[in-house]
Amino acid sequence: MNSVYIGIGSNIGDRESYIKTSLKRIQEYPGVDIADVSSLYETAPVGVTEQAAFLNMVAFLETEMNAFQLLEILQGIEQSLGRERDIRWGPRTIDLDILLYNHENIVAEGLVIPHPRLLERGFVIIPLHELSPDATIPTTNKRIDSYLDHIEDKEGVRLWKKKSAGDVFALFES
Ligand SMILES: Nc1ncnc2c1ncn2[C@@H]1O[C@H](COP(=O)(O)OP(=O)(O)OP(=O)(O)O)[C@@H](O)[C@H]1O
Ligand SMILES: Nc1nc2c(c(=O)[nH]1)N=C(CO)CN2
Repeated sequence: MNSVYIGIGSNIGDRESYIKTSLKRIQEYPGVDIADVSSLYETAPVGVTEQAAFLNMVAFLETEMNAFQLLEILQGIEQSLGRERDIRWGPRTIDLDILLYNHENIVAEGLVIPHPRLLERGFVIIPLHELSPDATIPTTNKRIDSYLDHIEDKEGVRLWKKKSAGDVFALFES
């Protein structure tokens, strides 16, 4: 079984509903289990700053899929939720990125893991640290908490909905 962290983001329409639906679609796949999720955070846009605020979270998956199969599934779910790829770093109904896959380094056409911009993004590091403070980054062998002090967009990341006890989807019930 493989341990995977994915980053989820949305800044168009009913952001929470897009995120919930994407998690449901992931869970529906045989061979993929959502084992845990972070809280939801509202985050100021990074990169292209003239766009609406995002909701971001991180989910921990256990899966039999290899990283390429998983990417294909995630891209299919992005498309099914109306994701259009026109502006890099621009607005999107749903963005699903593979952050970490086991402790592997993968550099291939169309897939780089750890995600290349993971370490500089507060909207990723903060929820990832909440979910797994002991995680280490394979490329540097450093713990995730050592990156917390160095992120520039920290002020732009605020708790939106705290993770609740109970199952993954309990977060969306309140
Ligand atoms: N770890 C990864 N997870 C998801 N996609 C990846 C990864 N590594 C490379 N990619 C590739 O990145 C391409 C662009 O992805 P996407 O459109 O989501 O980029 P973006 O969200 O605009 O920017 P960013 O990559 O900075 O988050 C995808 O087609 C995919 O093949
Ligand atoms: N706050 C925030 N900013 C972003 C995000 C995101 O998910 N959250 N995703 C981007 C493209 O990957 C670009 N900028």
